[in-house]
Amino acid sequence: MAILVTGGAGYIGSHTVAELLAHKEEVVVMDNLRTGHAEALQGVKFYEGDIRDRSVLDRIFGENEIEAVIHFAASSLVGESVSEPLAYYENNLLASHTLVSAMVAHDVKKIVFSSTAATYGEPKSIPILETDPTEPTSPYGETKLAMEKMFRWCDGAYGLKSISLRYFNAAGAHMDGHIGEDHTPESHLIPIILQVALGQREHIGIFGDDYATADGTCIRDYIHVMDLANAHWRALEYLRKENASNVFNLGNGTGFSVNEVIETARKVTNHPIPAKVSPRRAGDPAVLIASSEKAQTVLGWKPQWGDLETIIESAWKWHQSHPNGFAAK
Ligand SMILES: NC(=O)c1ccc[n+]([C@@H]2O[C@H](COP(=O)([O-])OP(=O)(O)OC[C@H]3O[C@@H](n4cnc5c(N)ncnc54)[C@H](O)[C@@H]3O)[C@@H](O)[C@H]2O)c1
Ligand SMILES: O=c1ccn([C@@H]2O[C@H](COP(=O)(O)OP(=O)(O)O[C@H]3O[C@H](CO)[C@H](O)[C@H](O)[C@H]3O)[C@@H](O)[C@H]2O)c(=O)[nH]1
Repeated sequence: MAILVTGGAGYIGSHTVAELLAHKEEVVVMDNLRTGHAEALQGVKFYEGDIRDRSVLDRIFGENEIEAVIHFAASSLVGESVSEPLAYYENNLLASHTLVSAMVAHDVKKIVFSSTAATYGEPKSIPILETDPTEPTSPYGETKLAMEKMFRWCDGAYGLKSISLRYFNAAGAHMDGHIGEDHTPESHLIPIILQVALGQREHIGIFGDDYATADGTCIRDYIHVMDLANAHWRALEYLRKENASNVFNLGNGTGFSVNEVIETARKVTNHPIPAKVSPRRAGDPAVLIASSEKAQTVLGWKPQWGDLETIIESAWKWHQSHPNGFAAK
């Protein structure tokens, strides 16, 4: 039986596909290539299509024996979600409703889902536990939380078992350098810093240096994309063994400020990486750090590439060999 990966041509999706293949899983990918890249996929059956299109979903579930779905397909920019909330309710909540309806109709009862630290909003305490209050401060976080809740109700009604994985900040690239992050336009901190080191940008803008942190810049928990990928495979194994729904944070449990990330990137790239302070970005909490103890205890997951220098080195290797992303090949 195969695993259907929605959004499998995207950044975290393609790395997870590689991890699933390494564990000898059979993989089918569905992606509309809005932000993903067909070039990021090797050795899988690929359907170019949209999860909002029920007819394509029926075709995929009809043509393949799907055991479980790993669901990455979504819109995921916090700022954009504030200016275009309806687009986020459509591509995240309504699209997932269509996907889950098709799953129920085709008797597929397992889903691993990309949730986010953005479900917590401004954290009440650090590190953040799964049991902490969820009060999203953006339509992005709100739609992801609504999806988590929809899955939970579907467990009671249809026996759909879901694992919601609340990722903190995904970063880095596959250790063999064949895939990595390629978003246009890029909004994430580490790839933008590395574009400065490549000479593609003049400087990195630091979004605010007046936060209540040691150096005034925001603190985030950066987690290697291959560690995230491994957690998806473990979540799948958990569903197979326990047949129970659950929710897990995925982070390293260590926070780095924007200044510390830039400083580490200077060391890795040997480039001065000029930085300029610019105004705060709306909706950015000062500090987000995960407690991933639950994932470690219950899933047996342990980050292998948690060190920030290692994360940035792997990203640097990818960006140097693919300065224009997949298009350059
Ligand atoms: N990058 C992060 O740090 C981060 C953190 C927390 C959660 N997430 C979540 O992880 C998931 C993957 O994030 P990413 O950074 O890899 O994003 P991405 O944009 O690289 O990947 C998303 C993929 O889904 C596809 N897609 C989007 N809407 C679709 C639709 N309606 N039908 C079919 N395909 C569709 C896109 O083409 C893309 O390939 C998202 O759900 C995101 O919300 C990401
Ligand atoms: O040019 C930049 C880009 C980012 N930042 C800062 O760097 C930190 C990290 O920003 P990213 O945009 O890389 O990541 P986010 O923390 O905003 O978002 C990530 O984590 C969120 C959860 O909080 C969501 O899940 C989202 O999808 C995911 O990309 C933030 O403090 C941001 O203000 C800058 O200073 N300059």
